[in-house]
Amino acid sequence: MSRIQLRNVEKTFADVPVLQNINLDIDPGEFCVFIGPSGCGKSTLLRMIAGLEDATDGDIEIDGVVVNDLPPSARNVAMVFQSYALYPHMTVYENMAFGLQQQKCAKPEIERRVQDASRILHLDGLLDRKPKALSGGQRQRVAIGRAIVRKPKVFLFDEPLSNLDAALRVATRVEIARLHRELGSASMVYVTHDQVEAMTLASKIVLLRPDPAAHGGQSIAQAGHPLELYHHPANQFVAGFIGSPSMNFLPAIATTLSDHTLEALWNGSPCVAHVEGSVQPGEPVTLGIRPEHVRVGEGPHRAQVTHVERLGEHSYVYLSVPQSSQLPLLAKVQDERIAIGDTLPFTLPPESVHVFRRDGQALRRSVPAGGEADVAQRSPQAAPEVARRAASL
Ligand SMILES: Nc1ncnc2c1ncn2[C@@H]1O[C@H](COP(=O)(O)OP(=O)(O)OP(=O)(O)O)[C@@H](O)[C@H]1O
Repeated sequence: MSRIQLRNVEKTFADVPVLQNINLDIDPGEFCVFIGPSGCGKSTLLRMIAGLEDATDGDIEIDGVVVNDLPPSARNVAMVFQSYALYPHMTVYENMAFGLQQQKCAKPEIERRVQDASRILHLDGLLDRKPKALSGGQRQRVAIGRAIVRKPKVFLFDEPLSNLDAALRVATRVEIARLHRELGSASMVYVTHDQVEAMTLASKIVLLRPDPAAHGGQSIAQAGHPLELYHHPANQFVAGFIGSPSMNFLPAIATTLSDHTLEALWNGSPCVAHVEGSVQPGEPVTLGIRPEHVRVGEGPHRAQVTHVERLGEHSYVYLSVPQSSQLPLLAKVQDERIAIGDTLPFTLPPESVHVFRRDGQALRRSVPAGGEADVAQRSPQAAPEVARRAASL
């Protein structure tokens, strides 16, 4: 079991700040996923934990030991790359055994560990094949196998599924979740672009974003359980990033805030949200509502349908509000009869409305017990060069 702690970690490349003020605890056995917009430093952060990049400042600790100056091979971590990084001239068995041979592990022990890993990853029948005779998913399982045999304290995954097609991604995602359960004690840190991967695999999501206070670098927008970020985004950036399609944002003016209830005027119509905090009457705020929470078919607001996307199981309807220059409101509906040109009533349920102040910070939602915002609280808790480096991990 390993605890990873990042203390005031910073990274600059040739004087260009990439990451700043990174403070993070990854608990033993945790599945921690880094997400964020392209170029925000997810891979750089992972590579610093691996020891493949130096931190410009701050401390990286594994189990209480500062590892900044330790080489990758001394950190007891194993990394799985997007590119698989397998040796093409070696068999599956040899690829998995290579790192252990380098460590001068005894032959029977190597045999036992490779057999164990291949059983876990369903690679038993493929041990004599070369990588070119494997599918993308099988190659990635070999790359994971090479990590498992080393029995590391920490697994680091850098977008391991992004070279796979959609069906294989889903299957391999389920395999990785199973692996995490089976390996129980190992901590996993995982970089992805894919929100579904992040939401389904993570016990903790770390969302990175450009930070105006960090002079061009990125910092952590929010770290927490996936459902905490979904139900209680700390700010408008997190609210807009987590959830697909994105949350609708509606400019409004606060009128009153008392007894955990904010009233605001949006487009001249009163709206209510259950939130706590301080907002002055007359203050501009942004209301947020997810497409899946807009209730179409009843309510005080009316809008015209300008576009419909039918996905079979549900549809997305674009609602244009009269006399409003705002973007259409997106609503997720089950009703297949809704058509372009229809005028529909709709409600923004107070327990589902988020409120953001002008600086983007969210007011804490105060949903009655059993409301949807309470769910989070109830939840527990290659190139040969790359191959060479991967083998040393
Ligand atoms: N070796 C390097 N030298 C200079 N700049 C670098 C180097 N490696 C990364 N960068 C820059 O650091 C920033 C963060 O890169 P990084 O690959 O960590 O982002 P990312 O969030 O993983 O991106 P993506 O989602 O597109 O894979 C980018 O602007 C990138 O161009």
